[in-house]
Amino acid sequence: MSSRHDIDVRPIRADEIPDWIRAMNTGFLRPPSVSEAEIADRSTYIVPGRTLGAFDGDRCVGTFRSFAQEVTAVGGAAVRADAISNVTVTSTHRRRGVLTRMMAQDLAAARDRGDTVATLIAAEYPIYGRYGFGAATTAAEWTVDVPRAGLDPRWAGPGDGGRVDLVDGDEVRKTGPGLHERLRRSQPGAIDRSERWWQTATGALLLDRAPWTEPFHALYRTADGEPEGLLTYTVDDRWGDAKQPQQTAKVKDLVAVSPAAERALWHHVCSIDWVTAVRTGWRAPDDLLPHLLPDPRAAAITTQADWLWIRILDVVAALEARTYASAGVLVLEVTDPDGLSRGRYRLDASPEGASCTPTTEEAGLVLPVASLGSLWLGDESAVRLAALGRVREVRAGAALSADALLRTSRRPWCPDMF
Ligand SMILES: CC(=O)SCCNC(=O)CCNC(=O)[C@H](O)C(C)(C)COP(=O)(O)OP(=O)(O)OC[C@H]1O[C@@H](n2cnc3c(N)ncnc32)[C@H](O)[C@@H]1OP(=O)(O)O
Repeated sequence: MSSRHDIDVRPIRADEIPDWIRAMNTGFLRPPSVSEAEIADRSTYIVPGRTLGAFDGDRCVGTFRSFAQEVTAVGGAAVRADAISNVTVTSTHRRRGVLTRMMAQDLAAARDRGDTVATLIAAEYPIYGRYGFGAATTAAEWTVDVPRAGLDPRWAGPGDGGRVDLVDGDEVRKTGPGLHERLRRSQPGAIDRSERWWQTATGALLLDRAPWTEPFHALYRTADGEPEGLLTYTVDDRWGDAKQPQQTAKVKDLVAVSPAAERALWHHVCSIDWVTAVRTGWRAPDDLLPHLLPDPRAAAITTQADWLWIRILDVVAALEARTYASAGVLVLEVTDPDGLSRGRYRLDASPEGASCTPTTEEAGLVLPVASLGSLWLGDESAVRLAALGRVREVRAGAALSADALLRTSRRPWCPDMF
């Protein structure tokens, strides 16, 4: 058996991309074979300097990739993030510290580059807390029992002068990116989407690992013709034994920049003849959908789990990037196993702006950087984390004061997987 010291962790060379993909497929328990099409596709977007491989001799046994991303802070600022993906260690080389070495290299480089946070979506909950990541957003999925929802069967489109039209992939590639940009600028937790995202979502780029089924795209326009929402869904083909339709519509994406668009598009997908169930796809946990139905209990939660994880790399930049609805002072002692963000910081915040500076004042709260990651987008509560032992209150009432400053009225949401 090779020891951990025989394993070389380093950025891959361009000619190592096929071996690296093979190792990644192996780690994700997919057929390991690599097609020319996959090599060509991945070569267009993986950044060799930020794509790490772990090598045992010539064999790639670990994969790790990061790329530049923007994540929206509370208040709408786009924050520089180090997005991490494609993390695997081949089963023959597990638990020898290979992931720990790849993560340490990448986070140190991100900190040196000046990234404010690192982000990822965790395959399993227990993996990333040890590296300073905290679960920062939740994804929820509902299944709507359409006949029970109580919607008017005579619904013939939005009654607000706007309209819903089915459009093709060309139109989606024209209109979708602008709509998504508007959404993500106002949605804490949202991330930027690449042009490739829109190509794969519309079949303009076909990947041999993901068989293509053309979905339906419904576009909402206001009475003035302004696009404000786009819904993409597929429908299965199921009939009951008594010849009754039992089709399920599965929402793949819903981008709405106004409540009117959100209302109209949910109403549209819940009012398609033959469709008796709607699966919403991963939505914000406080999505309006259940309460747009006359009977909200017709929408049952089928998935609810942590989604975007945040690792704060620069406490000052992260806390100054977001806005605050009230005024207050918070002194935080941040502990960090990797030392990247360790320190004591004073946050002076108000609706007019915020400043955060290193300080020697006594801290009100002591917390690991992972807990700060969970609090940063406004979703988690310091009072709850104190009860769980993940935040320590030095000054009585400090957790409550932190909640008054940090929490938000709508919950953060990351619509995308990466
Ligand atoms: C952002 C993404 O890409 S998510 C995808 C993550 N990848 C996967 O889930 C694919 C299948 N799993 C794997 O490839 C590997 O098991 C990995 C990448 C999760 C872990 O790689 P390893 O090299 O085994 O991790 P490493 O040896 O560095 O472990 C470090 C510590 O984390 C712990 N750990 C690692 N993985 C897990 C896990 N899945 N569950 C619980 N603890 C874990 C180890 O026990 C170890 O703990 P210790 O420091 O107390 O001894």
